[in-house]
Amino acid sequence: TQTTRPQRMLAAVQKSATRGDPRSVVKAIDQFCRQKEWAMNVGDEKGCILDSVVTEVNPATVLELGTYCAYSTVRIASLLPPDAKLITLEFNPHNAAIARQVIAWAGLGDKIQLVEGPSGDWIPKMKEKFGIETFDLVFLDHWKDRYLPDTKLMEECGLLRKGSVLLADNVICPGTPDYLEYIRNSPRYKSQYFRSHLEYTKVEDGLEKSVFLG
Ligand SMILES: O=C(NC/C=C/[C@H]1O[C@@H](Sc2ccncc2)[C@H](O)[C@@H]1O)c1cc([N+](=O)[O-])cc(O)c1O
Ligand SMILES: [Mg+2]
Repeated sequence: TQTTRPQRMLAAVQKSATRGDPRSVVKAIDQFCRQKEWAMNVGDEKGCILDSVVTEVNPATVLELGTYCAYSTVRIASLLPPDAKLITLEFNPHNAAIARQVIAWAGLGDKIQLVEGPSGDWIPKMKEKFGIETFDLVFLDHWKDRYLPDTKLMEECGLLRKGSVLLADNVICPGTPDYLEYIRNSPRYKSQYFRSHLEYTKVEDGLEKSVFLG
């Protein structure tokens, strides 16, 4: 029977990456996507920008919207301080099942909590279910038409504090025009665009970093 791309990506990790070595997992996925099959991971070029923002923020609490195969989940978690917690939301059970195995291979199971279901349902439950007060960093990489509604929902649920950082992937390609318009014109955010390329291609894309001003 035919395998799926996430299954083939996991096989590449299990073949080429060292158990317990998160950066080798990241490298194995990038190699697979460059040499074998394109996939919608944030990738190595935008990944370096992601690394620099994670290092600068040095977050104790991280929310990732859109796990897919956990490439960015592992990339972020590999840079977190010891007691930090990363919660990642994934809608598709098949992707979630693959992501759990990638996270396990990287040895990051105690830093990462993968939650299955739509972000819109889970964001209002973050405090009661996971004891989270506010997020220091949010990485948006799920359905592009959910960036804006979920950002407004996080504001309404009091999950952002003065200084919380939102980092959004794909603001150019595939594009998130309504999110960009809102966040760049809102007096409640200070935004900065990091120009880059769509993963594994020469097409322009970029990350938008926005600091919540309270
Ligand atoms: O479509 C893209 N990403 C959507 C990602 C979606 C991922 O998140 C959930 S959706 C969800 C919904 C609600 N809550 C949690 C997760 C899906 O099951 C998938 O695993 C995308 C597309 C391109 N591209 O070039 O076409 C490039 C990229 O970098 C991209 O991120
Ligand atoms: Mg993306």
